Amino acid sequence: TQTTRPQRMLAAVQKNATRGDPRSVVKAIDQFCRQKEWAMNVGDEKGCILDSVVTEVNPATVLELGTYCGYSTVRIASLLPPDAKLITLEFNPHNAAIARQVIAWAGLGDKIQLVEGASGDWIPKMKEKFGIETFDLVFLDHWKDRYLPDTKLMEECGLLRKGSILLADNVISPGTPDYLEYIRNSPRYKSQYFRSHLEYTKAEDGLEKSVFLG
Ligand SMILES: O=C(NC/C=C/[C@H]1O[C@@H](n2ccc(=O)cc2)[C@H](O)[C@@H]1O)c1cc([N+](=O)[O-])cc(O)c1O
Ligand SMILES: [Mg+2]
Repeated sequence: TQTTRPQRMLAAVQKNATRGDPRSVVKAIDQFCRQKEWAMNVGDEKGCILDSVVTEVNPATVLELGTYCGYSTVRIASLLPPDAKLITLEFNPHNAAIARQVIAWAGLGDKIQLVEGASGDWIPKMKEKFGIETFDLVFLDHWKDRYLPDTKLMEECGLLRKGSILLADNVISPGTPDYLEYIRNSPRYKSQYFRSHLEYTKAEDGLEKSVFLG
């Protein structure tokens, strides 16, 4: 029977990456997406920008919205300090099942908590369920029309502190116009656009990095 693209991506990881070596998992997925099938991972070019932000912030707590197959989850977690925690939200059970196996192959299971469900349902539960006070870094890469409502929800739930960083993928392609308009005009954020390309293509895209000012 027909396999799915996430299943074929996982197969490529299990074939070409070394167990316990997160960077080889990242490389195997990028190779699969360049040589075999495009997929909506943040990718190698924007991934380098993501790496530099993660390294600079050196976060103890990270929230990722939109796990998909776990590419950016593994990429971020591979750079975290020893006791740091990454919580990643995935709505689609099939994607979650694939991501769990990608994360396991990378050997990062103890740093990553994958939670299945909708961001709107889980964001208000972060404190009670996971003992999270605030997030040092949030990576937004889920449904583009959820970036703005979820950012407002994180503010309302007190999950952002002075200095928390929001890093948003796809602000140009596919685009998140309402989020960009809000975050760039809000006195509560200082934003910076990192111009790049849509993963594995020549189209423009970029990451918007925003510091919450409290
Ligand atoms: O549409 C895009 N991303 C949507 C991602 C959605 C992912 O987030 C999950 N989720 C998790 C929690 C939720 O609450 C909701 C969804 C969904 O189950 C899915 O796994 C996209 C599209 C392009 N593109 O070129 O077309 C490029 C990109 O880089 C993209 O990120
Ligand atoms: Mg994306």
